[in-house]
Amino acid sequence: MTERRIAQVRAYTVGAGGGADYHDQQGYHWIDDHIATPMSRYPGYEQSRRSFGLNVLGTLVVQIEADDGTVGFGVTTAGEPGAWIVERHLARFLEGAPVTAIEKIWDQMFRSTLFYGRKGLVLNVISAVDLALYDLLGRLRQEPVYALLGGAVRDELTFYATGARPDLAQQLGFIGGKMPLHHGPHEGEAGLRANVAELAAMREKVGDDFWLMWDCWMSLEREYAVRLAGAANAYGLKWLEEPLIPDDYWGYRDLRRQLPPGMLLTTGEHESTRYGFRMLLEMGCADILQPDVGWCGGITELIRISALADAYGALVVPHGSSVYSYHFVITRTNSPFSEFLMMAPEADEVVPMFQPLLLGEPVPVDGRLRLPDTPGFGVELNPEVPLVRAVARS
Ligand SMILES: C[C@H](O)[C@H](O)[C@@H](O)[C@@H](O)C(=O)O
Ligand SMILES: [Mg+2]
Repeated sequence: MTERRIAQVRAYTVGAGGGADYHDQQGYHWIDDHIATPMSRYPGYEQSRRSFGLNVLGTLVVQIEADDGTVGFGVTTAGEPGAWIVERHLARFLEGAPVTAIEKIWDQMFRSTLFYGRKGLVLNVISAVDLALYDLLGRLRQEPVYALLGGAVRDELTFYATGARPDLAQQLGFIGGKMPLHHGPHEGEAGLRANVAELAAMREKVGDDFWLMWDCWMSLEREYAVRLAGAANAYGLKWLEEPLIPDDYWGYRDLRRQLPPGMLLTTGEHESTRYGFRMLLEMGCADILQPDVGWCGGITELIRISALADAYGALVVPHGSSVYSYHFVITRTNSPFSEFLMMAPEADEVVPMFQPLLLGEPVPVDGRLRLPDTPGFGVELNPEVPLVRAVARS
């Protein structure tokens, strides 16, 4: 193959809601309905995550154009500040470089942003650039990203569903349902009882064998989590997800030892890089790691996180991120199933996660999916969704 070089990098924000910032929904949506969060303790921020700004960033689209005009793209949650970082800082490491210099570009992006990066927004942005590079390489080589990653280890993906209605997810063919936890510690014993009652009612609906999990979205304290898990055990809770804030590695280590036998502890969607995941692994914080490929450092970093986790005997089941996760999960033996985020407001039907931003986004049917072999990640930007190149470059 002729060595292609990167001609131009462009960063766009997206006016419409949804897309990579999937919490940015309008009107009623289960994903914004009294979900326990680290902010729930403050009156006025309890009912809606939008109220404290979960949707302030918006979607960032990074396009990378090769010198033959081929364009790859990646998306993440980073909006205008992310566009600024791409255009004013990271573009210098990309433009003129060979398209195949993915490792070197990643290293330069990471090292050059250490003084204000390491986690969070900057890693979201690095992830989007990395996804765009993989997409571009796949398009140039006319291969799906999963082939670039060494090829599929199984024929199809199987999914659990995240949403408020595991009973409907069961009817749609998913292997399990992960519900948001609705009441935090600030709601006291009554809130704890309400949480357990919801789980009990759902267990009644789905029967004994369907997986039920709770996503606690960083909202608990260890002592409360121990009591909640103890009560939930009677209803066969499979895992407790992200109960504590991401920096409390010590809390995760101790909590894992206090959970009922057989109940799993999962976390990692708000963790970044191999260094963050090394902490989780070395300290024995979780049974399943859940990096988000659009936030943890992209495919390049997820490869490292996954290899490290495998050596520790931990599973990696990436958080959300649709096709960007699927192309990775299908290539790894320690990623046995995938998450599907139910983005229908009532969690009652399967709709593409990144809608309306992407075209061709495949969704599970009967809880399963065979990945198409379309080049790159196999999706296109929807021309009906206006993109804005908000940050000018001289
Ligand atoms: C349902 C959860 O509160 C989040 O909205 C979701 O993004 C996430 O934590 C997940 O694991 O899917
Ligand atoms: Mg989660």
